[in-house]
Amino acid sequence: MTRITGLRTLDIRFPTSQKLDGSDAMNPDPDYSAAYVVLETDTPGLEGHGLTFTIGRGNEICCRAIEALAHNVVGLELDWIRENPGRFWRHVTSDSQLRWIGPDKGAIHLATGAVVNAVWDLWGKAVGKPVWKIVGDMGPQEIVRAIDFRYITDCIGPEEALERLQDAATGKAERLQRLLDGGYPCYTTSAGWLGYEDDKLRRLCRDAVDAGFNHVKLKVGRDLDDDIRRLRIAREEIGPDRRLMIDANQVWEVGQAIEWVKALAFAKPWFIEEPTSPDDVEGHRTIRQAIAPVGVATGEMCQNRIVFKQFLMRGAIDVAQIDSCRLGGVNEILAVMLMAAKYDVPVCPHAGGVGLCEYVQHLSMIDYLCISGSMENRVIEYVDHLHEHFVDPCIIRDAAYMPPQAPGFSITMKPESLHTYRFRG
Ligand SMILES: C[C@H](O)[C@@H](O)CC(=O)C(=O)O
Ligand SMILES: [Mg+2]
Repeated sequence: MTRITGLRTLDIRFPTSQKLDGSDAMNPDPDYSAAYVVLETDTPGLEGHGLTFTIGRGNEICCRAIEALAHNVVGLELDWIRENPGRFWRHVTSDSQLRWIGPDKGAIHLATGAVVNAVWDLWGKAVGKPVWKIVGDMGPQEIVRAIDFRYITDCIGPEEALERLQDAATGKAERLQRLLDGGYPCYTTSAGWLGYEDDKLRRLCRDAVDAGFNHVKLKVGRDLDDDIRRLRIAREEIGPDRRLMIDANQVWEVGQAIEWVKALAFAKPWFIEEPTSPDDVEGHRTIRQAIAPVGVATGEMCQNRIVFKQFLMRGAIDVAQIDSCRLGGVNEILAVMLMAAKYDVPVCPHAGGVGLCEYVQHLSMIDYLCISGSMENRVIEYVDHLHEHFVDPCIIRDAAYMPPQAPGFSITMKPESLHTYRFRG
């Protein structure tokens, strides 16, 4: 029997802004950072690790928020969590005083993502399985038990979820084999950061093609002439048939988004990502109607299942981009993936950050095995930064994430990296 006995946080920051890695129209100088949490246990050598992603300043706020959640997890037995993971999630998110500084949003929810995912990491390490396989091996009823349906029963409740999961269970063994053989397809954003010079953009697009990528994403939204030139370069390099996606990171008003995307339509983007405020469901819907056949994607800053519910039920998006720790960890993500499957909206997780590639590979594999049962129009984001700091980094082969084999959530950082990049003020 394992009990969680302690929680500690580390403020980890990488100076990615020095080379403008990760830069976009809204975030010109991100320092990829992790509010990192370690759950200690009474089982020798067993710890759960997790993180929530930020881009620098404010990381310390997430560390304090994680610490504020400590009393909700320290003392819990892992068996109690495993018996009813949805009850555990409700317990962590229902502290009445902390809830006041959410609920389900902001720093306290980012902290929830870190803590909940650290518990899943602990669970994986305790039973010797990667997280995707823990859920992949669950039956429909067990998956339903992992979800808190609070505030989404008007979209999907436990009974309908069970029926959908039972239907989706057909063919799981074949899908598992396909996953093990060929992995899960991904796209790259590494070429397209806004701060990169044209020569670098061209070289990295060429590298992406050579590496087998069929999807490339570019940042847009600072200057229209620059965007037109950059998209031309990208199209020259990737050719007419590979998919090109564009991401504005929320810089536009609704009307401006429509005009700007129409001016870029010559490059035939698959979708525009985050054209406007991440909370603006109606705005996304208006944009989507105006710019078709270019699609609309969002989600990396969609703060909870309730907002996702509205994007999906209102027909405001073509692609749902879940974020592993913007949402409150695996449990809430299961709820969002179920709703997306109901509305036949593909889930293409966000991974532009540190540790996000490591996390989200598990989530798409769960989606494929247990929920949507499909890889059609689904690709996971990949960015080629900072993987060397992880004990079990993601492995990309022929532009696909290969299923992680090590127990846990692939999120444990090397002790030397934690030491070197610890923020010291
Ligand atoms: C600041 C981050 O790098 C952001 O640009 C990531 C992002 O929007 C994405 O990966 O998509
Ligand atoms: Mg984005």
